[in-house]
Amino acid sequence: MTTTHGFPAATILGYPRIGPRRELKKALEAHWAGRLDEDGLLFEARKVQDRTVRRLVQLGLDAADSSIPADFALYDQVLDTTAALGALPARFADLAAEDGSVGTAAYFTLARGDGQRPPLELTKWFDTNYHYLVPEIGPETTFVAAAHQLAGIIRRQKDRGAVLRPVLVGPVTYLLLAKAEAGAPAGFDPLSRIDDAVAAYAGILAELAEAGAAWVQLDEPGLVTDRGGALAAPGGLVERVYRQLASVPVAAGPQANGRPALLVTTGYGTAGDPARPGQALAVLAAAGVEAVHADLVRGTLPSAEALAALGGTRLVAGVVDGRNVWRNHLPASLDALEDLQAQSGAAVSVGTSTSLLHVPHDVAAETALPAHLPAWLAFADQKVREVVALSRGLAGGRPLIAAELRRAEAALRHRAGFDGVTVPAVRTRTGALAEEDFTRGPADRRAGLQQERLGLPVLPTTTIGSFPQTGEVRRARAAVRSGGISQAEYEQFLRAEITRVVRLQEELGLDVLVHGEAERNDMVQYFAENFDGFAATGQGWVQSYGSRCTRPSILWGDVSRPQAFTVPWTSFAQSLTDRPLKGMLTGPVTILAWSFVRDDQPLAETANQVALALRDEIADLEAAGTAIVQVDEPALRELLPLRAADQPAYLDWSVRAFRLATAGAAEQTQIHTHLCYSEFGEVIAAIDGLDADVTSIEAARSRLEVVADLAYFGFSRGIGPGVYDIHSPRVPSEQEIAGLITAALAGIPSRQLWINPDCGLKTRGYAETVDSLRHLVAAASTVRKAVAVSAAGPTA
Ligand code: MET
Ligand SMILES: [Zn+2]
Repeated sequence: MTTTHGFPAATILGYPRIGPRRELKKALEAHWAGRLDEDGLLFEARKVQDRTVRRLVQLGLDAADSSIPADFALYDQVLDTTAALGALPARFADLAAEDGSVGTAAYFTLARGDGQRPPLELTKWFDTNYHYLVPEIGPETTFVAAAHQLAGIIRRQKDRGAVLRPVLVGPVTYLLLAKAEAGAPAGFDPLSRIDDAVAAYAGILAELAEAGAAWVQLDEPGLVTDRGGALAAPGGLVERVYRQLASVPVAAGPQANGRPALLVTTGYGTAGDPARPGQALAVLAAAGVEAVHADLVRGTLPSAEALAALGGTRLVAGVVDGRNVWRNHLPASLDALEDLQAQSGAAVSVGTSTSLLHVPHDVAAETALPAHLPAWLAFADQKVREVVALSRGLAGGRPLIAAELRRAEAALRHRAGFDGVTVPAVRTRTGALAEEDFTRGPADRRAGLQQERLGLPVLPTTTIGSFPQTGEVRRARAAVRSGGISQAEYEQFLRAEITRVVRLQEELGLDVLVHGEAERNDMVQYFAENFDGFAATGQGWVQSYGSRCTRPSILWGDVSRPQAFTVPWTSFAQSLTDRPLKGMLTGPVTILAWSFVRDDQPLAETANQVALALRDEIADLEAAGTAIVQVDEPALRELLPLRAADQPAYLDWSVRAFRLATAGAAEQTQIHTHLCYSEFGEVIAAIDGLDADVTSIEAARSRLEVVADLAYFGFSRGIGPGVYDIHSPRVPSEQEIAGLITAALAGIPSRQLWINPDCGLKTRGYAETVDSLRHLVAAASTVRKAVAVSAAGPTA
């Protein structure tokens, strides 16, 4: 069926790397802890790889036709590309071997630092909750062709009878995702190094061909952003780059001279100009690329004109969602595929919209989901089956997959008609929302009333919510889950923990206290467990970065809150102290961002439902006497659409959802919010639009750069730029914190300024936390005195 470089009819862009039982995570952590040597780690990693290949073959992909991607990053796929290019920042230059390549130990040093040198920075990958390691590129960065690890994998698999398709981040996206290396001249743009990078990629392609790869996948999701999209216009940089890479002839056969055939993928949106869908694909085709991929879930269907322009280039149609867990509507997908094939005349293959990295392994591993749910879901393994079925249907006609089509149709029909999916009482409430449900009284009047009630000093001190989650806390939670201790014993334990945390904060002299969040395993899952409409998985882990995984809940139905659940803990904590204590909630946008969310209605409707559930909880907190409620929205920026044109609509519904959650609060109730990212400037107007009385943000690591943005914007309500970096065990001194507070006062009037850490203290140990908070309180009190003196005017 395939010529020398025929592309398989079914493929996926990538598969979860961490292993169905998190085998790779465990091996990595054992290696870093010194319990497993490098050979042991690589042995375990190969076991995961072999298992993946076996599993994908079982699920219907062919081991010998390049349909299985080799995307087995030990830590991160962008770091893999950095390693293959040997593109090390100067501070790590000594890590390169003689030929410029990067070995395993060096690879982890880049990812994790070595005590002396900070690691590469972690940043979110497009609009997902996956984090990649940011390349640092300067005018002097060397680019070599050193994909030895990847070539080794291809060779080894080939010996085992499998021809895999190696995956790299493509050159344009790689440089778009990079930042200028420290010390580069002002305005230096990593993309200016494209020619050197492309020369190295050409070498890598040759190395991979020699190792036996017939196809290579170059991921270019950068083309779905505004900046990358512009580069994909006809005659632009993308065309030039790929013309150059494609100018080497494809190797005539295994191990012959030449390059592998090229598949360029464009997940996470529409590549190129969104007003000309498919044009970027035609540009790649014209440049000589053998196969192009389009994300048909988030992206727009290519126009007929663009399809016609593909000529003989293979189109991989990403119709199966790589980012969500819902079963595909196979009949509708097949319709779309048949249309594409008819219009393009080119050969169409079936694929996923993105790598399956973002979803768990296998629905079949779930034993405790509500009975109705499994049939509606598709995790990675089910998605592979969907891709395979669609490709058979496309090639052989519908009758060939009649049973699959029927089952998909039936499952979706069952889902659409299922009781909890549409709950009339919830719909009536969201349907009746009026403008006043989103608005509170004027902020300055609120501030006056709140100050009267709370009587806080200037520069009030507080924390963000969680206190260190000790082994004891985690053990108690595990014990109640497994039945080792009773619910009553567990609650007793939590009350003791809360008492300890409240006493500690009083002793430290903090002004606004918290209960410490010991009852929460995770700030989203805890809410999912207490709301109707959500389900938790048992094995649904997805990689967040490196060995870190999260287990998102599944939001499948209309959301409501059956009963108050944070109130007992908050009121118990408040009963222990005369100081004000904040109720702690997670905001609607963050709950959506960190869950798998139903795809059958606009996010805005789902967000409003979650907001109303939170609003009910706030009302109950108020009724129980709570004077301050914090609603965390750390993910507000994460969901920000990649295209500027799509951002206003998102910011509108997300901000409105937060306001809906909080606007029921009395004017005397102080609403706080917390956001932890430092690139604040971009969304500052939206954060202002949240209309919270007090906003805490991450700032310590960037040495309070945000203060200038705030001052420039004229932010007028309470604001707490973090003065203690909780991402590191380092204890900041009192002087250092006082310095940061003074710096903040240069841009923020003292009556608005709050003193707090960057984020929650959950991941920290007690020793460093107590010392740091002691310094924070002391620094606040010192600066407070200076402020009081200057407010009193010059003394004689
Ligand atoms: C990621 S933001 C975390 C906020 C939460 N209240 C905490 O302190 O842990
Ligand atoms: Zn935070």
